[in-house]
Amino acid sequence: MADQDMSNNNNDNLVVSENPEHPANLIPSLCAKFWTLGWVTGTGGGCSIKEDDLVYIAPSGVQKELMKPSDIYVLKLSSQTDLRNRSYLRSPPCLKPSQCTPLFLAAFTKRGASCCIHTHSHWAVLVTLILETRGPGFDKAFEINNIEQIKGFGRGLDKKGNLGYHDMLRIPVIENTAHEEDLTEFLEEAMEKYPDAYAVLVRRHGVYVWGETVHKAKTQCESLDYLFQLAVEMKQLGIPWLSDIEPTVPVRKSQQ
Ligand SMILES: CSCCC(=O)C(=O)COP(=O)(O)O
Ligand SMILES: [Zn+2]
Repeated sequence: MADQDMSNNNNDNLVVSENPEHPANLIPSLCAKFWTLGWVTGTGGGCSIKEDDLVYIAPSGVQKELMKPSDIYVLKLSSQTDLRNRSYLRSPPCLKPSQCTPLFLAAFTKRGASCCIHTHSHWAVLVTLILETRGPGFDKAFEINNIEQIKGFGRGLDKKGNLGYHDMLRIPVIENTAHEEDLTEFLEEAMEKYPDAYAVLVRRHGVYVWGETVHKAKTQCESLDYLFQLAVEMKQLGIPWLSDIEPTVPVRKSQQ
């Protein structure tokens, strides 16, 4: 009971705020926008936000674009003794927490993220299918360079600034599993192997994208979806999306 507000033992106050930036308001409003992009249709995909020590999570199997603040779960990160057996400060009645919860928590605990977005975007799925045709050894990461939108990504955990035009953006790909939760160990492995990546693709499923702030998670997710679409359309046009263009003039830091 130490963590609970005694006036309401379900801590409903944690999801009531007039502030549109409050995570309990922001998760439904972001998901409503993501639905219009085809990122969270048919109940798939979602979004979670960490503010200080509190993590706000959507329910499982609901129409994500129709969620209300009162549908949101809240857990206190520092009170969890076992992240696989989580206890919630607030649980909405008759719902279950998102199956993506352990994956969102991995972004918060292993990457210091404050927001993690999971989409089932067609472009993300198509990129993993195109990579699959390249066969074992060549299908484990999406790589793209020399496209302006790459500048939308941070350089990585604890690194200052964003990628430059000539940098390579690398997004690891993990194989899908029958149950979303079982992806967690593979997502964590990919995070270790690609410490600077802000996203992990899941073959034939979608993508997880995170950021140090909600703004960064959202803009990185948008930049990535743009690049996935571009890569698929380049492939359709017979243009390789990896360019071996070398800078024709020396590149100064300020030009990148
Ligand atoms: C048709 S969605 C299947 C589950 C899934 O991949 C997903 O992202 C949604 O999980 P949730 O538990 O948040 O509904
Ligand atoms: Zn999913």
